Amino acid sequence: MTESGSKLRIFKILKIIISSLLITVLLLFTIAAIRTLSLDVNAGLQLAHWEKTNNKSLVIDHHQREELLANFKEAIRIPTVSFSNTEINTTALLEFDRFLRKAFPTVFSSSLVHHELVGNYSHLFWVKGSQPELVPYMLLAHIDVVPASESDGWEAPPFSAKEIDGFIYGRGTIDDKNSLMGILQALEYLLLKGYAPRRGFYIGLGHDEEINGLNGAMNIVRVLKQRGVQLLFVMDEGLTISDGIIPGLEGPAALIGLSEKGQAAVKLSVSVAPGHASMPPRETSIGILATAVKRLEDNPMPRLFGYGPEGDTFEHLAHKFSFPLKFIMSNLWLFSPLLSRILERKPVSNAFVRTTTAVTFFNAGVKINVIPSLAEAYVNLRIHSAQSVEEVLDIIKDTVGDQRVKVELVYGFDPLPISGADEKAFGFQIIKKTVLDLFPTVTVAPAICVGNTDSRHFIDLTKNIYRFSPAWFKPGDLERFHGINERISTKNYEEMIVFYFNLIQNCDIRKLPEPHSSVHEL
Ligand SMILES: CCCCCCCC/C=C\CCCCCCCC(=O)N[C@@H](Cc1ccc(O)cc1)C(=O)O
Ligand SMILES: [Zn+2]
Ligand SMILES: [Zn+2]
Repeated sequence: MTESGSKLRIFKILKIIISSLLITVLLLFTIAAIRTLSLDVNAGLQLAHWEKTNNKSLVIDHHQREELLANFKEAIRIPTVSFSNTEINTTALLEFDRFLRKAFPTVFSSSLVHHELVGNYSHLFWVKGSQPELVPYMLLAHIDVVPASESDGWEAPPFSAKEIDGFIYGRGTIDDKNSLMGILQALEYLLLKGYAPRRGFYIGLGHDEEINGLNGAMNIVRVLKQRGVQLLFVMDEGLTISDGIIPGLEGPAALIGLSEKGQAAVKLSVSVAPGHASMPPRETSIGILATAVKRLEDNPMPRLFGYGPEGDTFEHLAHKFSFPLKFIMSNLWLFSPLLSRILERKPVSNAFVRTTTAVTFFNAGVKINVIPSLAEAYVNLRIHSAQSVEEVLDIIKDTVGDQRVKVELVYGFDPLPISGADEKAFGFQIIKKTVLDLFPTVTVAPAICVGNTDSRHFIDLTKNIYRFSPAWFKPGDLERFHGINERISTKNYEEMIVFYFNLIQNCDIRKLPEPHSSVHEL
């Protein structure tokens, strides 16, 4: 073949390759565009087709408003702090017990309600249903709060429940006395209105959630197991209604946690011979450990976006983003790697992308002129749904890559199972309907809860655990969670009561309506 003939041949091959590439790209974008326009994750059950069970309605009058706010403020003023794994405020927990009995006299005296103390300070209520064949469900909340100190910069003392511009300030106003008081206040009003549920339900109030729930939630589970109880679903604290928190999302979104990340506490330690600071070795225990910690911070865990429930979250929210995010989120099959890189830029969304690594303790040194023999650090890992404690531990050992650094697992548990969110998932659909009835402009989406809750102890009692409370989180509110100036608006607290009031009645339906695949209503 002549030189010009072979050039022509190469040119023809290149032309075929380029046009095939162009056709492939065009095809991919056509598929992506069709999916953007047609993705309908909100197809489901029509609100209008639900069996009507919410016969009682709650319109809060002036007197009730005064009373419910006074109750809530009194709850906030009782400092039920869990200080550490071994230090809880038992005096405050006993006071809280007395307070509940005074604030909710009908709940504590109704023949429909059986109440008992569990683990000395936790509360278990059983509200009897008129139709015992209907499987019961359970609402959870916790009594304890994390410590708070006014000197950190609170606008009002953290246990004052002071009202400023329509907000009640105080530790527990969003974590988690709002849910606790909201549930009991709703039940008090329902019972006062003569309501008797068809479907029985439990209410569990743990007293030590902030220190892992070992004596509260775990004992409640033990009691229920002994009684052979199985639950239709469990609803606990967790995700909320986010408004203006997810960048680019138009309007508020109620995220319902279908699962929660796993957790591990890992201890890193370095031991060397102690010595005189005037003749230091080239590397000290502190230096070796600091390098290990730096390696962990410089090498985040792998991106796993799309391998857990977080992919579904963005598919559900896609239609509320504008172009190009709408296009990207509707086509995670193509754009997951790109979206991961966008999300990982901010701590709040990075938590959805991977297992996170937080160094929370670093201890070493005894005296200014002594080379310390021991340096230790603790790392708190929040494990993505697609990983396990074991896998994460192996990655840590590889990343540290230094035999002198001892890596030990202090405690750990794998990510929690993923509850259903389809049209047959009773708990999910009940929560969704209750949200949409009360807040019609909200988009409801399944999600993963990045923190842990008492509900994780309930996995042997049900496959369906949802982490959600109808608290509204606006920009700046995430920082209030375990932070300073924790607060809730009086309006939102009232909405929470109405939400639980309606949810309890919605649970009385015998079964969910038949799905109607092309309807957008629910
Ligand atoms: C794409 C961006 C979406 C942004 C939306 C984010 C909304 C986030 C809303 C709420 C935050 C989630 C908080 C979940 C509840 C966590 C409760 C909690 O703090 N639990 C403790 C439990 C614990 C664990 C270990 C211990 O030794 C003690 C307590 C926790 O640390 O997880
Ligand atoms: Zn909490
Ligand atoms: Zn908390």
